Amino acid sequence: MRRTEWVAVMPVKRLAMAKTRLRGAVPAADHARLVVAMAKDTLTAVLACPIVHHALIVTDEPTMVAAIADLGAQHVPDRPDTGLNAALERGAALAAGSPVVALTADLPALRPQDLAAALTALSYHPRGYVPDAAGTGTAMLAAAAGVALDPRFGPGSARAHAASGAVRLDGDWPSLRQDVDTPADLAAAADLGLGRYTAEFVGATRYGGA
Ligand SMILES: Nc1nc2c(ncn2[C@@H]2O[C@H](COP(=O)(O)OP(=O)(O)OP(=O)(O)O)[C@@H](O)[C@H]2O)c(=O)[nH]1
Ligand SMILES: C=C(OP(=O)(O)O)C(=O)O
Repeated sequence: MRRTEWVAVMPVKRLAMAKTRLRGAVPAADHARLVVAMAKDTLTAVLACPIVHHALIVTDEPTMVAAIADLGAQHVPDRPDTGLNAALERGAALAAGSPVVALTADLPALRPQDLAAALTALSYHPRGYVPDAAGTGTAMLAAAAGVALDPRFGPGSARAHAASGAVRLDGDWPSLRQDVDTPADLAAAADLGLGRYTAEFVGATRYGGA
């Protein structure tokens, strides 16, 4: 079965509370701009993926709401204090009937072809995940139409997704795996090649990560 109509779901936390492990990569006053730039690059790459039909961004962050509309994605209001997996469930419920891919909003080097290749690798499985570069987290979780997404993101999520029956997908998709949690991750993403928004931010501010 070919699955060419993926719906992407991406959660974005309120900026004031976001990316605490990344604090210090840039001065505090610029932290939110960096987090938004990374989310915009992730979303831009997701929307450029030829087998993604549309993207749902689950957030309560006002700054992101404007960016989501500009980039051509759909905003889904979050429910305060329910957390990342509840936000993903909310988006997935709206996409019921389509294959769903969940991604974190911290993949600023993501290339559409890496996402397409990973989704294509999933074709013969009902549900699968791609571990992040560290191997402990999850860069992508995807489920076929009619299959519950059952997201278990959070610390140690790669193991949690495997334990829940999701198939681990291995492939040469470095831009998909490179999430940015720390200043060192930002430097690694810069080595792979940052998307336009994060690259512009880094260029304008001359922050290059660790
Ligand atoms: N909507 C929503 N998104 C969330 C929530 N918590 C995390 N996220 C998003 O989920 C993705 C992965 O989250 P983390 O990498 O753990 O981000 P974080 O919690 O901002 O980072 P740390 O503070 O460093 O742990 C990012 O896109 C976050 O914006 C939440 O409660 N609601
Ligand atoms: C929430 C997760 O992301 P991160 O590694 O960015 O904390 C996860 O990997 O499950």
